[in-house]
This record gives sequence, structure tokens and C-alpha cells, in this order.
Amino acid sequence: MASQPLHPLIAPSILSADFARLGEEVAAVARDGETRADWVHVDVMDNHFVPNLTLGLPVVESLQKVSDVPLDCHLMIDNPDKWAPGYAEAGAYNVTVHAEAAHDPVMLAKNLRAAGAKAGLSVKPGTPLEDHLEVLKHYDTLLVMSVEPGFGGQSFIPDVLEKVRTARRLVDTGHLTLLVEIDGGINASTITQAAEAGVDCFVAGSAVYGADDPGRAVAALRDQAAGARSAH
Ligand SMILES: O=C(CO)[C@@H](O)[C@H](O)COP(=O)(O)O
Ligand SMILES: [Fe+2]
Repeated sequence: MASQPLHPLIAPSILSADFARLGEEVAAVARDGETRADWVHVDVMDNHFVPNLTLGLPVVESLQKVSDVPLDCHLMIDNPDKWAPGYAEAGAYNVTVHAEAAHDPVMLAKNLRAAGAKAGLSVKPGTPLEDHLEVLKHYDTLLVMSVEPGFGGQSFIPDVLEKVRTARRLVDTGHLTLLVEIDGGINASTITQAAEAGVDCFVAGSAVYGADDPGRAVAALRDQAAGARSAH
């Protein structure tokens, strides 16, 4: 995961999908071609780390069986040291834990990788990147939250782009080796500024699953991000 991927990665968040039809909702962004998502983003919330409750390991295990798009699990939970490796063992491609919740983030990254997943570290909008730079050397992805974690459909917080720029600089100069991912409020009005700041992977929930055609929304967001990147 060292250099910037050839094209911007789009990761639809199933938080905005119809939970009664999750398999179909994933399939809607899994058809071959430009409408195919790069990753499917799965928001796990425990009603402790965030004030919302979504789904957990059994649902991820079921999704893993039907999805040939890699799963990107975003764990908004307390004590990820205990629970996160299970998601890696279930076959998730990337497992992201919160820097604010992890007790031993270096050991946790090692455990995630040993279980076969990429290791992701996420920071809430108010968490400085500087507090976690040493730890980030052990991670494959950095997930910059651009809303307060807990709910889909919130407004993008542009101040977090400074963290994206810092991370991009550190990756481009070889000080860090990771993908920069952004999550929250990404849509046609905000993706250009995020792409210009240096994001590699864009999570989009309501902008994809709130659209009439989720696959088309994936393709349009990717095009827009690619255009912003090449113009920069
Ligand atoms: O992790 C979260 C929210 O906590 C996100 O993944 C949201 O699900 C993104 O939804 P939109 O802001 O794109 O609607
Ligand atoms: Fe998320």
C-alpha cells in the first residue's frame, strides 16, 4: 500500500443501505466495470464508543461470503484490541480501529496483519494526527473522519483536510507508507476538495446508497476525484 493507487478508490458505506437487503445492496456496487466499488465500507458501532448501534461480526461473516468486493471494516467500538482481530480472521480486507479507543495500537496492528488483513487507524475530527505519527508507521491505512463518527448523512467538516495534506506529504516523502482514506459527508460537492488534498480512498454512504443508481454514483464520484487529482 505504499504509493498512491492508479485511480481513486471508492468505498460505499452500507450504513446508508437497506439493512433488510444487504446482499443485494452490496451486489449493486459489485458489477464489473466502472460502476464497481473498490471496497465496501462496513460501519460497526457498539453504542459505547459512539452513540449508535449497527452490526457486528456475524453480519460481516455473512457479507464476506457473498461479496467479492473487499470489505473495509470501520470499527467504532471500545476495546478494539479484543474485538478487531476477529474481523480480520473473518476475511475483511482492511480493518480500521480508532486511535482514541485502542489500548496498544502497535500490537493491534501486528495482530490484524497476522490475521491476514490490512491494518487501519482512524482519527476523529478533533484528534490531532501528530499524537499518532509514531504508531502510524505500523499501519496500512489512515482513515480521517470528516464528520463525528456515529451517523451517516452528516455535513463534511473541511478543517480535517489539513490532516489529509499532512498525511499526504508524509507518504509522498517516504516517512509513512499508507493509504489515506476519508469518511463522512463525501459527495459531489465535497469530493473534489478531498481529492485535491491528497485522499486515496473515499467512503461515501448517503451519496451512493441515497442515489437512484448506486453503481452510477460510484462511477461518477470516482471520475470526479480522478479529474481533481489530474488537475492538481
Ligand atoms: O463512519 C461513518 C459514520 O460514523 C461513515 O462511514 C458514514 O456512514 C458515512 O456516511 P455519509 O456521511 O457518506 O452519508
Ligand atoms: Fe465509516
